[in-house]
Amino acid sequence: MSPQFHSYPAPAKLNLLLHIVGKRADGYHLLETVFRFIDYSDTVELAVRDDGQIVLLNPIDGVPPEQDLTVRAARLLQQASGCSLGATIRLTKRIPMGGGLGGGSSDAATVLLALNRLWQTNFSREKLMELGLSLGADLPVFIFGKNALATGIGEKLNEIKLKPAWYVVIHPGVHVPTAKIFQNFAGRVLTEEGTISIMRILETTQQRRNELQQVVSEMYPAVNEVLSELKKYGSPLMTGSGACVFLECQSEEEADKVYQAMSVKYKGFVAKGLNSHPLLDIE
Ligand SMILES: C[C@](O)(CO)[C@H](O)COP(=O)(O)OP(=O)(O)OC[C@H]1O[C@@H](n2ccc(N)nc2=O)[C@H](O)[C@@H]1O
Ligand SMILES: Nc1ncnc2c1ncn2[C@@H]1O[C@H](COP(=O)(O)OP(=O)(O)OP(=O)(O)O)[C@@H](O)[C@H]1O
Repeated sequence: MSPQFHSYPAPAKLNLLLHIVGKRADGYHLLETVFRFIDYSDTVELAVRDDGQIVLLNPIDGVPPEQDLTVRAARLLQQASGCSLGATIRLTKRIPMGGGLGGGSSDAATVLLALNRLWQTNFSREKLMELGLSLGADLPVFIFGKNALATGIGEKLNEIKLKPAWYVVIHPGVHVPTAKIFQNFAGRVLTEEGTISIMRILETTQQRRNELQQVVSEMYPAVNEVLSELKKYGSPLMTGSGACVFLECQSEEEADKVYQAMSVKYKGFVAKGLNSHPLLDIE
């Protein structure tokens, strides 16, 4: 009998702003950032196996299956729960890798949420977030499931309500490794703004900053070029540690228009800002 696959979305995120507010003894940077989910997603299909194996049917070019975040997430849940079941994973990638859109983290979070149900391991969301954090700083928010103001290394999360918006997202065609950017960050460490001040900054796009943008722009001129092009239409920002750059628009029509002009030269997409993660209600 062929295995029964269940299909789950793994949406991308944008960092609507990103401030560096400190550094931990282990080298990780303390941040203040606003995460927003967008309706642009990978798809993760999962089938339960009785033999305990974790099998990725279609490994990503250049990523050995053992290092794929979906496989690592499944194994982590298996180890933490003592579950004897396994899983077959089929991954459909759409979110560009190394784009600052959190694709790998989102895939892994979806695996944790979905297998927790399929295997009936019944861990709480908080426990899954804790497990997820050991795989990457970007993972917890995808399990938290709500747009959030994040502090710590990105794991201390508070829900934040955001206005409807559409985003033109452009990929400058370079792959930016997160670790390299943090290593080269030499900017001034800022003081946390706090929720009220962040809400005020979010009112318009002009005051938002990504403190990693300067170092990425210097190391990857292609990112700087896209930022300059998008500045013709408003106040663009880089997401996460790059490479993608986005422009927030108030209507889909406006976003489509900007994207049409940009797409003559660049690859990208238009996405709607979500109010929450599509798996927020998974039990
Ligand atoms: C830049 C963001 O995308 C913003 O959302 C995230 O902070 C990055 O999260 P991520 O891709 O899950 O990153 P991780 O896989 O945890 O870390 C990759 C590397 O980036 C550096 N890193 C990451 C996150 C952080 N808050 N401080 C850091 O200094 C560390 O050197 C780490 O070894
Ligand atoms: N399932 C996966 N999808 C994407 N990348 C993966 C996956 N598993 C492992 N990786 C590795 O993780 C790296 C970062 O991928 P990812 O798409 O999460 O980066 P990103 O968009 O810059 O994320 P972030 O915003 O979290 O820094 C890839 O270059 C790849 O080597």
